[in-house]
Amino acid sequence: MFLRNVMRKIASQKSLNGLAIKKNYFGTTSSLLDDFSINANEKTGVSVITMSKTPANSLNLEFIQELSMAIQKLNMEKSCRGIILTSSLPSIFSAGLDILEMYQPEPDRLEKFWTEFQEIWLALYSSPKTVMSAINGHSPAGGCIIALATDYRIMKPKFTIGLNETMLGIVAPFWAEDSMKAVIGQRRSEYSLQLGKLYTAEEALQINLIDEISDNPLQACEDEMMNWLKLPDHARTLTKFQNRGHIIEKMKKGRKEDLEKFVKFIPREGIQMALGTYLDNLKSRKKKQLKTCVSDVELIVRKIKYNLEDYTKTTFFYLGAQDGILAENLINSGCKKVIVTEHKKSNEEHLNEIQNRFREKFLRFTRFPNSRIIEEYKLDGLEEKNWHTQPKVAVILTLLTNDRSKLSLNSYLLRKQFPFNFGRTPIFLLTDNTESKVILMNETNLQTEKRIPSRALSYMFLYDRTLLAEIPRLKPSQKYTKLIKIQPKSDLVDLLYDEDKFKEAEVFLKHFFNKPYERVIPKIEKICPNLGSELIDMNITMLDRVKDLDFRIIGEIFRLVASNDNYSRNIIRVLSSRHEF
Ligand SMILES: CCCCCCCCCCCC/C=C/CC(=O)SCCNC(=O)CCNC(=O)[C@H](O)C(C)(C)COP(=O)(O)OP(=O)(O)OC[C@H]1O[C@@H](n2cnc3c(N)ncnc32)[C@H](O)[C@@H]1OP(=O)(O)O
Repeated sequence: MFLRNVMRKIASQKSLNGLAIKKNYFGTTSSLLDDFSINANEKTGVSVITMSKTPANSLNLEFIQELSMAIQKLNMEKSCRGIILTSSLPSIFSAGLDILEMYQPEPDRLEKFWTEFQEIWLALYSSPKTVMSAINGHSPAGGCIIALATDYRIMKPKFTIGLNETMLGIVAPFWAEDSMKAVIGQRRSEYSLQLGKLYTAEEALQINLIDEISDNPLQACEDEMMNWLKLPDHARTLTKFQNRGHIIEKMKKGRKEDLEKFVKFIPREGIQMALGTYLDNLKSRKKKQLKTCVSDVELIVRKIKYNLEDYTKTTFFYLGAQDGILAENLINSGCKKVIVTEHKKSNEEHLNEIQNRFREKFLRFTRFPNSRIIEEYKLDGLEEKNWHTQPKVAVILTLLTNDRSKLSLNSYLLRKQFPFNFGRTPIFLLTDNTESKVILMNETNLQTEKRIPSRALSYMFLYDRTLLAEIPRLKPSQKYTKLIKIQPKSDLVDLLYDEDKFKEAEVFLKHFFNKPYERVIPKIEKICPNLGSELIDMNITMLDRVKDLDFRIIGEIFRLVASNDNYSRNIIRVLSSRHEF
């Protein structure tokens, strides 16, 4: 029965041929997301898929979807006889599933994610083509699952491979287990899976988890592929299905139940804790100097960090659940990358519609399902259709968490992660978390911790005023004014609202202008406790009230606080050019 289906599939592929793949099939094409490229060789009939999703080729929903679509197309392309999977990253083939997809997941997305992963596995494991993996770097978990779904594996020495899921407190799916058993045998699989073993290439070769070791796995795969392609395709394909048929059938029968288990299992508290700890360890392995906590903030930062690399493109990060009009406007105005956070089901449809409509214009359309929106922070003004006047780059970060205990907003980390100094970038940091513990750090690693009152972080609007002048609708809205007036809890707000205090500060600032930073902050704090650290943390926090203030004073504050800080110096420079102080 299965073989009959296969034969039918092969026959139907002939008629689909040409429809499935664009005419320009040969040559190099890039994925929509630029996360992989395909090089199709007309002479050999071999297509090389090179994954290049920094930093680790971790498989998130969009990456899997794109990759899967490409493989399915190649599967149907008659002129393609072989596929080689490899990576352009120097030391990672694939780090497996993107753990962030499973950590604090959004149910709908989690379901889609796993469905797509099942799909790509099927596309690979039941591919009629000869499929090989040139494993030129680490290949744990999902990376290994992908490699196991191919017909031949050649790996670079020293790197590691294996199904290490149990190390993360999760369980490899039954179909991955089956594919491992088929390659290395029942006993070895059971042992490897239970212990979450990662093998070096040398060890992996000994247990047949890989077929060869080579310093140049891609070249070696290309050479080996020629041997495979000497045989008639139909005989080889049918033999492959005779061997794999039962595993594929079992997977197809069990995939619904597998999906149900996955979506039920992953959100469990214990699993989430294990994943959180694993992520923590991944980070601390890098021995980063910064004291960081895993939080939504950090995860968002990590997720978007890599999208900031290309400053030449208009970038807009829109994190928040609005109705998408903003995204639409941005795209119309030439925006090249859009990142959307979404959690509201009601908006899903609209966003999908936008995504489809502007598909080619999107380089990235990523959703961060863990964010929450707080209605009152809706940036009403941004819906204006006057985006032709808008800046090249705009960043809006909505840093929200629903886990108060965990949130730690490390401004130093944020500053390190974001190239704040690229030109005229308004950066809004909005958050609504109550009683957050904020870790403040300055450049000299001086660290203070303090509890900030509810909504105080909403004051952390950091923007370049010159830009605001150009975008009327970006000017601080009434809403902000209202918020700030209602809750002027921060010392800085107090200062800015209290003329007397402000005058006093002015005298101080003038007096201490150009004095060493360490000497100045304590003095400022005498006038206004915590002001120093607030300023440091916010890298100069401006409130909407700023428009009413004397820029000279603000400038002085900048200068004082920024004695060692490039970004602030930058702001000062911009401010100085606009306002004489
Ligand atoms: C009781 C009922 C049971 C019912 C069962 C239900 C069924 C449930 C099924 C569940 C199945 C789930 C299957 C999961 C398969 C997976 O793939 S899980 C993912 C596992 N992946 C890993 O463990 C790999 C983790 N990464 C690493 O070990 C290393 O990164 C590396 C060895 C791959 C490379 O090391 P190195 O070169 O030193 O790079 P790093 O600095 O570590 O990484 C760079 C960068 O990438 C981030 N990163 C790495 N891996 C991932 C990942 N998988 N996801 C997301 N992000 C990743 C890493 O944190 C670094 O980021 P920063 O630079 O620090 O920002």
